[in-house]
Amino acid sequence: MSPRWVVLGPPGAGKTTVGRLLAERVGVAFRDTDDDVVAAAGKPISDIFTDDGEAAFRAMEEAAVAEALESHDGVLALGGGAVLSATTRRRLAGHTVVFLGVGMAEGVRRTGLSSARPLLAGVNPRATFKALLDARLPLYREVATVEVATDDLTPEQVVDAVLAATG
Ligand SMILES: Nc1ncnc2c1ncn2[C@@H]1O[C@H](COP(=O)(O)OP(=O)(O)O)[C@@H](O)[C@H]1O
Ligand SMILES: O=C(O)C1=C[C@@H](OP(=O)(O)O)[C@@H](O)[C@H](O)C1
Ligand SMILES: [Mg+2]
Repeated sequence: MSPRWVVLGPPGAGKTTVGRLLAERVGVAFRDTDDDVVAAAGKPISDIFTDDGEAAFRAMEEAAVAEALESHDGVLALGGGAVLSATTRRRLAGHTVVFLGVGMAEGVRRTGLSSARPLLAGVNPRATFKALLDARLPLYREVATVEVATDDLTPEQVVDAVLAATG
């Protein structure tokens, strides 16, 4: 068993929103590894970061991705930092991997209203987002089989683009 689409990209790219819509559109199950980590830890991501640290979160995330890649056959959305793990990047080989891109301005706008992302909760979310994009763009592109820029698209249009490219 293997996901039909794995969706990744930076925070605010719409992995969760578009992944869920795509799954609804084609009638398959949706799964988000952030939810799996929260369920396994029994607490929200912000509490995992505060209580246990980012490294502990990354270890749980790596395990959640590995498990989902083996057991889920619908749409699988990853957390934005999942690709930081070289082991995860290796495990993504051979899968249909959709990279949803978003620029800094739109990414900050989309994530700005939520306090649920501890990495972006600092005093300068624009600088943090820029640093995050600089560090991760090569990693997203290393594993992606399809890339969709989402800045000027509605979630429905992103689903259309994903289906046109992979369907
Ligand atoms: N294409 C889009 N256009 C406008 N808003 C979007 C789009 N995709 C997602 N959003 C909004 O951005 C926020 C973050 O989306 P989310 O799916 O949680 O992103 P991710 O899982 O990639 O971090 C949500 O409020 C969502 O409604
Ligand atoms: O980019 C990141 O490092 C993170 C992104 C979040 O997921 P989303 O990308 O779905 O917001 C979540 O996994 C955690 O807050 C860390
Ligand atoms: Mg998400």
